[in-house]
Amino acid sequence: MNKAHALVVDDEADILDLLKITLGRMDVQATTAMTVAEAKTALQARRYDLCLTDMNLPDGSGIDLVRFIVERHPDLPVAMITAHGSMESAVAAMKAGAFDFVSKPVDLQLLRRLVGSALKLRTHGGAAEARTESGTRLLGDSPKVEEIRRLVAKLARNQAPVFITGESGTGKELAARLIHAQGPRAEGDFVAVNCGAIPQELVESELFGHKKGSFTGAVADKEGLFQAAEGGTLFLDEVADLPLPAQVKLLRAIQEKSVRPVGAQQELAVDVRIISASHRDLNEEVEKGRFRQDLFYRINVIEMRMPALREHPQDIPALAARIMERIARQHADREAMRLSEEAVEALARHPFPGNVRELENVLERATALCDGSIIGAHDLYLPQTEAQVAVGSHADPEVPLEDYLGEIERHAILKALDDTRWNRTAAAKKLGMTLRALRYRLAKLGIE
Ligand SMILES: Nc1ncnc2c1ncn2[C@@H]1O[C@H](COP(=O)(O)OP(=O)(O)OP(=O)(O)O)[C@@H](O)[C@H]1O
Repeated sequence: MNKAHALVVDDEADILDLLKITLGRMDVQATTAMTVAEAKTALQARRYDLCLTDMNLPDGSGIDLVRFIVERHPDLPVAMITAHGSMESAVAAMKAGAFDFVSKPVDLQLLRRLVGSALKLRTHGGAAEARTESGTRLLGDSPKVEEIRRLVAKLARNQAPVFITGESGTGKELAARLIHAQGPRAEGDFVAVNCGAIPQELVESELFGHKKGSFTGAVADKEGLFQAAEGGTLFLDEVADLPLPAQVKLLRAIQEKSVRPVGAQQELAVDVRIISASHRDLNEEVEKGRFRQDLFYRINVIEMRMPALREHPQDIPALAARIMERIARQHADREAMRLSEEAVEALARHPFPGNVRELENVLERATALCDGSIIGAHDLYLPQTEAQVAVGSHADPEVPLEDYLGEIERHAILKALDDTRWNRTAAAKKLGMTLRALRYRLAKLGIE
């Protein structure tokens, strides 16, 4: 590959020299410009692999230059050099399309990493469709999924914090994994943490690590998840569940790109991309005082909304087919099963409040319970809505009352199990019966 070439834009000659020398040490050649106009002329003259621009230039703002580059040279990664502590301009630059920022005085280690990430984009440019480490792709051909696919490819090319919203089971974590896998951080780790699952008193130590003896039970130094994600991506799932004190520390970590382990004197620089997600409305959490507005502003630089499955029902048949293929691969010892036409139609009509995860659960359950090799609509045990049950088989005088009641019971039980992710104790509680009674009914209805 040819030697990389950067365009560096700053109105201070000293800074230009420093950046030129640093880039030179990284084997990157640099062309310099001191104004927006000079930068535009330089951009016409040749191709660059990276642009670094200051925020305040004599004839305009660095943001204008970012917009110009995004429009005219969309493949050129551009990073903003911001004044110290000016997170607002960093956020504004990333919203305008900058792939990252570095604040003054420029920390050379951070600059090296930033340049390294930008140059890796050269090798990742135009990569084939993203797959996670385990080979999962984003499935679906509907315009909604196509849009997500485009956004994933775009976000993979920059370092801005992304906040993913969407109902449970819509693929928020999958999208985060794809952004990681398709970008220059793919060689680093993707570390996922469910913020709601960490006991409140351990959140800081989990995220930032701790020193031996910093609290009872800290018997050795422990690395935090930030350090574990060094060079990669940290996925903060259910970020709305972070307690307020941890939110303050997270804010600092994002702002300063460094963390301080519990009980440590020194801060450690960390190079981690943050992707967060929540099924809750964070605006509402901010209004209610449960989530810090300043943190929301920083993690939500780019927002991505995963559509509910009922918004793109046309993808259900293809998704179902791929999930069936995956199940068949997992049970290679068994005869492959397929869905009947009626089953596919029933799936396409179902509203799927639990989204793609519910579709996976329905198909896994049907494969486990169905005796033959063709799964019929009745083998899916799709939980009916109350309205459907009310006007359902009851209207048919040929159906014995006991069977009719059995069907209602089956639907109620399967729905409670689905709602509780098959946690029987929780399902029994939801149904207002004892666990023993639930077990008895499961056996009677042949669900187990
Ligand atoms: N478009 C899609 N193509 C393929 N698989 C998908 C798609 N959307 C979701 N899935 C699958 O659905 C399951 C649920 O997805 P995921 O865990 O990413 O959802 P989530 O929104 O993070 O859920 P939660 O909010 O409950 O954590 C996963 O197995 C994922 O691979």
